[in-house]
Amino acid sequence: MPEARKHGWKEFFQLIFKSKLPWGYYILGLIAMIVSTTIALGLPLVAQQIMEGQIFDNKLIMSYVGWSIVSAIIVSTSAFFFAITAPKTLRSIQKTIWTKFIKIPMSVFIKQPSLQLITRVTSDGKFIDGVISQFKTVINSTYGFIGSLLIMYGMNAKLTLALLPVIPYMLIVSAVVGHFTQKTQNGVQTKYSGLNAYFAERLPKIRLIKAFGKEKKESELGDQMIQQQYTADRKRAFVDLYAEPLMQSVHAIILGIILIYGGILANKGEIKVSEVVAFYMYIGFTYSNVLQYGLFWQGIKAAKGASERISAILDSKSELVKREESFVSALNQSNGDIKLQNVTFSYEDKNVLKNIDFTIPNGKLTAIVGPSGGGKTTIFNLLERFYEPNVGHILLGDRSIEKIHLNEWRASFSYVSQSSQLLSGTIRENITYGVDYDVTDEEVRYAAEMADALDFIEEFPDGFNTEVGEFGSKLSGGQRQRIAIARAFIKNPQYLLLDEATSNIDARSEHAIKEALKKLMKGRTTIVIAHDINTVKEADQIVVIDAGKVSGIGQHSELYKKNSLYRNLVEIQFEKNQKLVSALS
Ligand SMILES: Nc1ncnc2c1ncn2[C@@H]1O[C@H](COP(=O)(O)OP(=O)(O)OP(=O)(O)O)[C@@H](O)[C@H]1O
Repeated sequence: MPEARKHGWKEFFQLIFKSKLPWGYYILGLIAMIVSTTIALGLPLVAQQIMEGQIFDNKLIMSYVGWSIVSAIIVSTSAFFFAITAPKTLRSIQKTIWTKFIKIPMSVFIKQPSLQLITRVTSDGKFIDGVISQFKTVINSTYGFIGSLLIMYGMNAKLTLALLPVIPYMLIVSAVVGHFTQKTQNGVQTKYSGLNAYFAERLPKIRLIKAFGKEKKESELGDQMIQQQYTADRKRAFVDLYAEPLMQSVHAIILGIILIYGGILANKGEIKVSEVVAFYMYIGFTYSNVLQYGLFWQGIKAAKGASERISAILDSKSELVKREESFVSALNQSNGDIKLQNVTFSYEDKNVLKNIDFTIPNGKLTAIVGPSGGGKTTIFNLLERFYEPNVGHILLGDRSIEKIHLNEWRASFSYVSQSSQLLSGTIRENITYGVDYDVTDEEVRYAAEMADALDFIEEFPDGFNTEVGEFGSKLSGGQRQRIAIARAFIKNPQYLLLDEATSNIDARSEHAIKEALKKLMKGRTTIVIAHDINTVKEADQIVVIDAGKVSGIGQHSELYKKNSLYRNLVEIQFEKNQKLVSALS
């Protein structure tokens, strides 16, 4: 993902315009707010007349009560519009970010930890929403404040001018409070995110912690992080503690000036007492909002940072799904073979594959073998087009696969491994995940039966409606793999990618899975990262990958004779696995 850049306001406004905010509601709310403030600006004048002895003037009192009620109704109307605006704004920003996330290529995605990406949608989205929401308060407060000053100036210029020096003091207090509030709030936010990330990583790995007896160590680490969060929270609370008297000092100064200087002017007959009271009402009505300006400014700065981070995501390239050719037409014009032609690939700056050249024959079984870290899974990643080669091409017939519709291409592949991913939801939802037609119950049942999953599914009281838990955690490794095989049966792909590692599975399950996979492989082009000597022996072609290069291609007997690395693998790795499985069964 591109780094968040410091471009000033451009990203902030771009994001607001891209996000299709509910401007209609926002403007209606703002108009209602301004109208109610206008009415409120008139009320101290009516109150003043009442204080001037017109206490029994029913018309005046009715007018005061009436306008107060009208103002309250308009305030509620404005609150209603804003109550709709705020969640709609957040929804719109979050949808914009999420829609983009889904389209970002893997190569860009893997550069940031997923927790940071989550923050983009959740907290960063909220920053923008918060500022848009505060913006209306600032417009309204500024209007109310200037309106009050003008009315007060009309009533008594001297007293108004005497109050003016308080304004810079108010703004300084506002800036100081805003600065420290935001600073400590950022501290709280950082510690909170750290704590969140710590728990999110550690809790799903509780098994590992217990297995290594690390409960005490982890408990201490967690305690330290909780302590840091407490310290940050305490600092934040102390800022409030000091901010309150500072804000009160503004009030005290204003009150002092109005009472003392207003009193002097009243004694001289230059102002009526009722006007002094009206002054106090005006200032009381606006000063507290003006004190929030500093906080608002800090909020804007935070939102600007958030919008720069969000824009870095929105500006990154999306995967181009539609390409020149459909998969079916490309397949029809080829013999179905996939050819890796001089493929070189690196993850960022780590060179992983170097000048890879081999063909995956249609309808045949190709086994990929080689030492750990050699690049076998990376070849799968390139075949599924999660990444593109830096040099060279992957071809279907004579067409570069980059020219083929991306989703159609991926739909023609199924990947099955022991760590096949399941999502929370029911078994049925997981089996049918990835097909975009209405699958019948019979089809789901048939797929489960072919995957040798029907028996265990039917043993669950809820059968196909059983919840699999987070990432399928309520199922065993073997059960998860069989669900993934059933999913592949439903998808009915042209090409099958298998990762055969079966380390955690008992011999009976392994046998069942092998049988299910055999059925799935029948008549399909299969590429398997092989860990079983039998698979390797049965393969039509074996590709030996060593440190990102093709070290040999052929069938078992010829490779065994010619390729020392392959011979070593067979003798050390495959046969050891075989003995282990036999011993366990
Ligand atoms: N997302 C990634 N970012 C950076 N480097 C990666 C990434 N994925 C894999 N690698 C590196 O690429 C190299 C090849 O990894 P790959 O997973 O393809 O190997 P492999 O042959 O499948 O290994 P194994 O048999 O252990 O699964 C490794 O050195 C690995 O560290």
